[in-house]
Amino acid sequence: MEKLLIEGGYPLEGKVNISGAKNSAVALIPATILADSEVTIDNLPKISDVQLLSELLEEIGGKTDLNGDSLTVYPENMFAMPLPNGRVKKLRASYYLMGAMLGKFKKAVIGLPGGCNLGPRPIDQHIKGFEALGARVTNEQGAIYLRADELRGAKIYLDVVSVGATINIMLAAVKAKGRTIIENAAKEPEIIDVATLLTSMGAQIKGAGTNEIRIDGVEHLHGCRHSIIPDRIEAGTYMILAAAMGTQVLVDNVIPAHLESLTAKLREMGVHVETSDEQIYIYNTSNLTSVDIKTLVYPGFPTDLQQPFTALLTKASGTSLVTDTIYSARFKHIDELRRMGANVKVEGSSAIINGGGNRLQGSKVRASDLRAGASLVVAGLMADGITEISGLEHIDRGYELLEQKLLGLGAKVWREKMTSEEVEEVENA
Ligand SMILES: CC(=O)N[C@H]1[C@@H](OP(=O)(O)OP(=O)(O)OC[C@H]2O[C@@H](n3ccc(=O)[nH]c3=O)[C@H](O)[C@@H]2O)O[C@H](CO)[C@@H](O)[C@@H]1O
Ligand SMILES: C=C(OP(=O)(O)O)C(=O)O
Repeated sequence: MEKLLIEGGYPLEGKVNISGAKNSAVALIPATILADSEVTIDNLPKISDVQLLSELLEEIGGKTDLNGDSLTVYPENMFAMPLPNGRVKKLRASYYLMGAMLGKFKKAVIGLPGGCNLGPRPIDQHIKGFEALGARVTNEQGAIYLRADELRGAKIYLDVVSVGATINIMLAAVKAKGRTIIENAAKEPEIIDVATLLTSMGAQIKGAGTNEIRIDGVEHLHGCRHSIIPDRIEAGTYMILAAAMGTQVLVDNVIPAHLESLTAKLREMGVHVETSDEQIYIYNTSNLTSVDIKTLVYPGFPTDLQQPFTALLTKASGTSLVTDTIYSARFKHIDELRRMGANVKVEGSSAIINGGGNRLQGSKVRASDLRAGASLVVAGLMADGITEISGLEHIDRGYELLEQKLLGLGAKVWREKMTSEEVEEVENA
């Protein structure tokens, strides 16, 4: 096991290049199952979720070929191998194997997904969608069994706006007979990205990115080539750490429109942000003022940036209120920030941050999930002294080349092997 060490207090300057979006990649890889011939995905981030999904495709008989940041998937010999355990439990997005395998083979057995522990993360809306398309769905000892004689298009109203359910229903519906309409669909850019790939494969999809998606089923989907959109959450994380410690940081290869809610909040805090076609500049800001944020579905403020943004707010003078309406218990980072000296408390689904007081102090902290890890990286860069972050397996799920990118901006950051005592301490925590 390794830990990340950050010696805080150094100013950040320079350019950081943003990788392809994790939350697109993890849906696009399962989507390749639906094709009859090879699909190449470009701009793939090198993160552990992507690695796990590629291995899962191999488990079901696919061949994969990773060349730089391009993955070619050969789906010709895939079959409906049950995947009740193992790798599927390690990531959230393994739920997309349900929709893709159901769509292709009319059957699947997939273990319940893992991913970040953010409180309850039900998949009832995914199942409601599969059932509406004609599948029988049962949960047997933690694995979901799906089977259909035939899939037929249906009108599906999502009771909760869900990224995962919207994409999963698209995957199951693209080869169903007739028209599927998803109402109250999620509108995240990653949904458009998946629809773009499926359309390049020959699917008939209209309305992705709006709250009503219409899909006319087709019999065959063919191979294609697709490039993943930039990761707005990775970009947002670098914008936040640039706001915390930057003198002049250029966040490159982004779609600024995907980050408008964050940009607006940073400007409200007094951060100087400029955008061009594919770049966002953050300039030195000495006085940050408190702001309130409420996470919402896209285009609202993303829950995935709530945790890193909370760390930034510890530096802003005044009291800030952070409310997470998507995951009301997404506050496991708060205890760790307090360990570093932050004046923060949690009340219900909100965190109250009294910022601008003493500087954070480098401490030993643990990343309980991916964005809690990002939050601790932001805090570590701001803190006096050295911060040691364990739980790197979470951070590695979503940030490609984290140390290299931070080093490129002038941060003092490195990885070290944990001693056996430290490993034991973490495991018993
Ligand atoms: C792999 C991936 O893309 N993960 C993202 C995806 O997760 P994920 O797809 O799991 O999140 P959803 O959009 O589905 O969840 C949104 C809300 O709906 C609830 N819900 C969801 C499905 C369901 O069947 N029933 C239900 O009640 C969830 O508990 C949550 O409160 O969107 C989240 C919200 O933007 C992000 O934090 C995750 O980074
Ligand atoms: C919650 C996240 O990921 P996942 O849904 O894959 O657990 C995230 O990316 O912040």
